[in-house]
Amino acid sequence: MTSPQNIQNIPNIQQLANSLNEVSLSTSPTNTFSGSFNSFKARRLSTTNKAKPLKPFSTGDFKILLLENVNQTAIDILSKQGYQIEFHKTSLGEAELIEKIKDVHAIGIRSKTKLTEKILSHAANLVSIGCFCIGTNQVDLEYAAKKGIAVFNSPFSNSRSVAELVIAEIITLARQLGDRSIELHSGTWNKVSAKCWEIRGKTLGIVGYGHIGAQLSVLAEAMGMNVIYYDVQMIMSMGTAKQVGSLKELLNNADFVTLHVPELPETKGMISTAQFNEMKQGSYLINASRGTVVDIPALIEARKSGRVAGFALDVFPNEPAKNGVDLFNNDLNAWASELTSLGNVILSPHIGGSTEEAQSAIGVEVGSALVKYINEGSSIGSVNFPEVDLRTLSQDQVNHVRVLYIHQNVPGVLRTVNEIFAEHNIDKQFSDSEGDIAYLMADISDVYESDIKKLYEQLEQTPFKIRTRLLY
Ligand SMILES: NC(=O)c1ccc[n+]([C@@H]2O[C@H](COP(=O)([O-])OP(=O)(O)OC[C@H]3O[C@@H](n4cnc5c(N)ncnc54)[C@H](O)[C@@H]3O)[C@@H](O)[C@H]2O)c1
Ligand SMILES: O=C(O)CC[C@@H](O)C(=O)O
Repeated sequence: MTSPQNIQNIPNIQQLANSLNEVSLSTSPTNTFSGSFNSFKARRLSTTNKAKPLKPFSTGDFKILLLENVNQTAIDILSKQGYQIEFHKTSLGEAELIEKIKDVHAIGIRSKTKLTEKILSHAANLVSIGCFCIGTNQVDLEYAAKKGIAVFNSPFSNSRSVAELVIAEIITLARQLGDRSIELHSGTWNKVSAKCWEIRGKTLGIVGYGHIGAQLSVLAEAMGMNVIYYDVQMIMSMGTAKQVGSLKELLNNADFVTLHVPELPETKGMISTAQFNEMKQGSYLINASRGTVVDIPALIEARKSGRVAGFALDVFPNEPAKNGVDLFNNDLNAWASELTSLGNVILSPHIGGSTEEAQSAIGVEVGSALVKYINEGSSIGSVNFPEVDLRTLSQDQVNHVRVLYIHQNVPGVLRTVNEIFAEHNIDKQFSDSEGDIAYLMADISDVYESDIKKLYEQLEQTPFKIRTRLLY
């Protein structure tokens, strides 16, 4: 249960009703419009039949659930818009999340909240998901797109923080610093130099040369390391780093191997017994990507045999949903206690991107992307949607509606939709598709309040519609 201090600005039903007091709700909440944010607006307008200028888009009805302690910068940006915000420091269990998600229009998460098909199938009103992190593997992106839910993330705001942590881990492993620190914490003075190394002149092998890998490459070279990297894409090197043709070539030549690939079907278990056997004797492994990329029992064996002289794990296959949970005393990570019995092992609780700088930048980036999508329909930066945008609507424009129409990517849609628009003037229109879904944005004018309900219903009744929103 969330304590009251963790919740900000949750409106109750009465407050919500007060915010809608311009018109009375004469229709039943379970009429044909029920279950979507826009239908709510359409229901309000359906009570008025006289032609009069439209009101500007009002954000006060919009509910956002923010989980996992997303940064204050995001809360500030979203609150400023007048949205109703419910904030929790932790993730939520499945049952509680299903209850909450039924009611909200957007949700903000980090890496722990799994938004599966099961959970999203209850999200009747949800139009957008903000992942306040880089990874989006915790969300069923395809299912979200099919439901017309746009997902946003922050592709590089924490890259530098991860790269700096990895540099720290390379030196810590090379100098067995973690072990010396643990020993001295319990009073043991153990001054050794055997098997402790400088990193200058050693070879760093980076698997996945994207935002983090490339940052790391620059930092490592600045400290005198040779850098090689393996990536499925041909990528221009930073400095004098060299791309190698295969993972095997990288493993054969690197003194330190560091993983920076996304979690994908092809990266699950990517580093297992066969790959450890290709690594140099006495080399090191660092994983700050996703826990499933490394086969941990195989890693434990590689450490015991000395093939691997030390390793650092920032990520785990099953991570607890909140702080304070004992990682080792649960049956999700059966091998976990073995990790602590091995020497020269660094374990950290998925903190690669956890710096003040990164979290604040992520809050601004994802918070702003959500506002642009909610208020204007812009899907620029979405990871599962066609990217569509039109210039910002002026508040002076009257009798003007922006139509956001997410639909199946099949022939005949534009003809049908433009027939529906025929009574009005189409000022601007843009449409794009990605896979099975397409997104059309149109600014139409000569629209009166009495037209709104009909316009909404006609679009909703088209056979290929996924979701309709009208902004005005
Ligand atoms: N520990 C943390 O706190 C933390 C923080 C941020 C990101 N991450 C993780 O790190 C991952 C990488 O982040 P990024 O920003 O550098 O991502 P990115 O998308 O910029 O780069 C990933 C690179 O991996 C490559 N790649 C994909 N599949 C590959 C494969 N099978 N073999 C080799 N290369 C492959 C891609 O071509 C790409 O160049 C994220 O997906 C996320 O899961 C962890
Ligand atoms: O902040 C988090 O929970 C996730 C950090 C990192 O793994 C990411 O994907 O950005």
